[in-house]
Amino acid sequence: MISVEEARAKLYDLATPVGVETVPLAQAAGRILAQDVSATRDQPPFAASSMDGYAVKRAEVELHAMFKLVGESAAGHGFAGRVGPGQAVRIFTGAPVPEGADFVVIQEDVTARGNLITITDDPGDKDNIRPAGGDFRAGDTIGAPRRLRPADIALLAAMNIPAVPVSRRPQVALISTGDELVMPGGEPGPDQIIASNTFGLKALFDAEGAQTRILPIARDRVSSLETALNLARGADLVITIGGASVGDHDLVAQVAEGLGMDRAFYKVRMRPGKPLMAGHLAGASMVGLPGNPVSSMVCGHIFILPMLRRMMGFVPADPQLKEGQLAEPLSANGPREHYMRACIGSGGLTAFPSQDSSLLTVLADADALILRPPNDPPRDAGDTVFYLPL
Ligand SMILES: Nc1nc2c(c(=O)[nH]1)N[C@H]1C(S)=C(S)[C@@H](COP(=O)(O)OP(=O)(O)OC[C@H]3O[C@@H](n4cnc5c(N)ncnc54)[C@H](O)[C@@H]3O)O[C@H]1N2
Ligand code: MOO
Repeated sequence: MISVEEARAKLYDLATPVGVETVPLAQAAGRILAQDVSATRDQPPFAASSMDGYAVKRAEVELHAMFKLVGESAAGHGFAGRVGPGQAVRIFTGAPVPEGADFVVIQEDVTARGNLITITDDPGDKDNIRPAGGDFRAGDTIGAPRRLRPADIALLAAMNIPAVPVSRRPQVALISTGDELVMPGGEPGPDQIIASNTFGLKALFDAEGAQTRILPIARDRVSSLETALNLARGADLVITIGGASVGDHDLVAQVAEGLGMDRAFYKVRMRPGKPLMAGHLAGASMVGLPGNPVSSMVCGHIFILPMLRRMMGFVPADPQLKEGQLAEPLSANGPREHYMRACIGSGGLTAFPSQDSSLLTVLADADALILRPPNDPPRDAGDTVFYLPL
């Protein structure tokens, strides 16, 4: 058995970068920027008014000063002339500040009569002008890799970048294995249960940026598993669920090896998730996850999401652990790294009393996994621990 860290290093070796594709800006939200992109213009491209008012010379601004209106500058339609001494140009928010002016008096501080304006309230010192290039300049860069948030999309649009180089979405094929499984909506026989892991894992991987296909359930027969693994061809990452342990019907390793899988490791010193297996199969990475529902989801967080991040260009890609205080004591940990389902309250972290790896209700209630190192001694309330927010 290897440690979690060793397993993750081996999985990173299997995680081949997926390459780059260009997508229209409107489809780039949530994708991973794959190459640095640079602004092709300044924003704003000219000194712009930040308020509705009158553009004048700052040196002439004082209470009761009068100006003659000589024109108008609106957003999209600037004033072509120059503001001379004693002159003002009517100006609106976002409009170019005309040449000769370096101050905008807001209209609330002005009384206008015909083509004359008088400053009737103290306009203060603020010039109400946004300098050219005050937001960004041509050549300013957004660095890759970066998950594009809505604000990034707006910035890319303002930079006049209509198509964006992003990492291709890793193609993941998910295969549930077991005679006991029926798809949600199916009609389970008396000894059967519903295949839940594939659906939870698809949601987890797709939210990270993958494109996940759920393949038909493979039965506990060599031919059925071979068929499923053949259907997975073309995927970047093939993931099987269940059939990874030591039981007579746990056939995944045997069948995958028969199809030429080159195994990188089997079994990790962790709980849940011990019977994890990984290797290369027909040009793809393959990971065999344990069947217990919580085990497969925890392995998804601890191993598969980091792999996907690596495939999309993120280094480092490890799970981002946080530090927190225990609200309640914990007994000593055994020899395996333990990822305990827990909830975060105002008093700190509380582990759920049952940590059985079949309990999806507990996982659904949890918003953290407390990480216990191997052989961690008993812990008191108030002790600091590492945890992964869920
Ligand atoms: N003698 C031993 N028995 C077991 C060991 C061991 O070391 N020695 N390890 C245990 C651990 S830890 C785990 S985890 C499980 C993992 O076993 P498998 O990966 O072979 O998984 P299965 O036996 O196929 O299934 C386990 C459990 O999960 C249910 N399952 C499977 N797939 C799904 C799915 N897609 N959706 C919902 N539920 C699923 C399955 O029905 C079983 O109840 O082995 C222990 N045993
Ligand atoms: O490792 Mo198993 O995943 O403990 O339930």
